Amino acid sequence: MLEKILETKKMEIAALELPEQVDVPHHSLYEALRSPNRSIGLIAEVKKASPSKGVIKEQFEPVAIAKGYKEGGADAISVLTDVKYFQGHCDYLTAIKQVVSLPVMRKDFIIDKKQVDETVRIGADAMLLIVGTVPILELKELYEYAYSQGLECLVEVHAKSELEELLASFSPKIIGVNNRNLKTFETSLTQTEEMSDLIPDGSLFVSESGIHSKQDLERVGKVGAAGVLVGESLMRAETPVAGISHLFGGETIAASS
Ligand SMILES: O=P(O)(O)OC[C@@H](O)[C@@H](O)c1c[nH]c2ccccc12
Repeated sequence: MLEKILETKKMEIAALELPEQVDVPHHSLYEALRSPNRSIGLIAEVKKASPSKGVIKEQFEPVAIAKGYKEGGADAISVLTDVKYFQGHCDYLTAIKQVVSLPVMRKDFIIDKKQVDETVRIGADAMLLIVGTVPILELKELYEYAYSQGLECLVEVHAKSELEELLASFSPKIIGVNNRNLKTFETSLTQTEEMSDLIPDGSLFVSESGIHSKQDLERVGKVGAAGVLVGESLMRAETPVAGISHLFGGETIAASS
């Protein structure tokens, strides 16, 4: 699956025309995760569909969902911008940035500098980089280029071997462990548990995918996760506010921003 997605990306990049720069206020993902509203930071994802689940939300209104996430006390928002496999769009991210004052991360398959430029122009605060999509030295270059342009990165790994390869090259400020096995699409929080010891003290640690309940939050929090990235379970809730409230088992917000 990943190979197929990357093939599509390469074609898209070849045809990519950079949009106009949008002017929006910026917010730091790193700082938001360092002082979360509740016991653990929440990056709430705006996600219509995925290759493994098909369409998750038929009536999909990205801006309304993001506003609901803010109202529910999310610390940051992730927006899928891949069109073909996740039914996302860069325009969704820009529209959200224009009205919701939270850090917003672009969730896509970023493998080329041109896409970093695009990410800056659409107004994102942060973007995802995935270990294994490009050689590690290229990933490091994309990371450094992004930070030089004022964009933060969440660097994602799927396996211990990838984390070791990453850390041998550089230590990102924010590291994400994806609990989803890319071959079987199954999620298991033992991924987060087994890799937590390897995360350097200076990096913020985010557990991604397959998180549905307060018990899940406690499990990953116990091994040092500063934040979680949650999509499907929030998208399937009656409303974004109800989804977040269920996820945190009714835990109230300590400080509102
Ligand atoms: O819907 P979930 O299981 O809560 O997962 C969210 C997020 O982690 C997932 O969408 C994701 C993690 N890494 C990715 C890379 C590309 C596309 C999507 C993803």
